[in-house]
Amino acid sequence: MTTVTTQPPTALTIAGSDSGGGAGIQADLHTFAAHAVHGTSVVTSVTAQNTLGVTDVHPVPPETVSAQLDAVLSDFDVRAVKTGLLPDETILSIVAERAEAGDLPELVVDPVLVAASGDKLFTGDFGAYLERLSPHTIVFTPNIHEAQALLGGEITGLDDMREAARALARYGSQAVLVKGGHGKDPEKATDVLWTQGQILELSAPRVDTPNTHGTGCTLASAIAARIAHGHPVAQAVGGAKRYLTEALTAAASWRLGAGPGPVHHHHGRKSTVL
Ligand SMILES: Nc1ncnc2c1ncn2[C@@H]1O[C@H](COP(=O)(O)OP(=O)(O)OP(=O)(O)O)[C@@H](O)[C@H]1O
Ligand SMILES: Cc1ncc(CO)c(N)n1
Repeated sequence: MTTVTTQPPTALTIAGSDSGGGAGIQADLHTFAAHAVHGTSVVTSVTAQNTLGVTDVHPVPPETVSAQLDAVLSDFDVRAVKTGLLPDETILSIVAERAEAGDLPELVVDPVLVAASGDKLFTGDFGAYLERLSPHTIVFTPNIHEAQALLGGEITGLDDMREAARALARYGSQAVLVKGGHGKDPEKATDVLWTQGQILELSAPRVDTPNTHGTGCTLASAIAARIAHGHPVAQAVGGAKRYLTEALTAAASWRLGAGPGPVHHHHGRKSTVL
């Protein structure tokens, strides 16, 4: 049987490798594939990690990060870019220079500062994210802890999340999504989106699951994938959140490791082996 397929748009993830396969580059490429997007990748860092935590972080040499960027950007028509783990300020600067040069279209920035396990993943000054990347960003996606680390102060509820989104938007990002996965509401997972001067709340039922590893990477990649398909920001964010809630629900009974495991990125698709 011959299947005729439409050519997929290309997206790029600039992120770290997660040996456990649930977050980072691995989550991003799964998510792009699930959205019928061709995924290209620039590996910034190799982490040794599993569902229990991170045991080693090895930044890729800056010239190898630049060479990967050159290779991808000189050949592919990249429609959207997502950044995840940028291990230090040198690598953040390389990415920021490409953004300043206009080489990174529709840039979704997930500021990966500290792993869920508490391990520090970005060794630089957090302000570099705001000063260097935000002016070139279409959607900036901190979680509550990252927003606190970037702004100072404490975020204890929805009012604080709204205020944080407004404050982060002043650094120039076209939209800011403050993610509420670590919020206290047992019923709902509510994120706050600032876009075009307006605040929107995106709520989904809180899925009862231990498997939340890589939710932030998955959400940001799904946003980038939808933008690569031409969706406007608010629609891309809403669609990405629905995709993630389904991925969390579909993997709730999985026990792939002893700690918080990955989500089911391909929940919408029948496996070719089954
Ligand atoms: N149990 C859950 N049920 C439904 N949605 C969830 C749940 N946990 C997290 N989310 C959603 O997942 C997305 C990522 O949010 P979160 O605040 O966990 O990001 P993160 O901390 O960056 O992720 P990561 O754990 O990958 O570092 C948000 O849309 C959040 O609302
Ligand atoms: C490589 C990598 N990127 C991002 C995160 C955040 O979930 C992680 N744990 N590992």
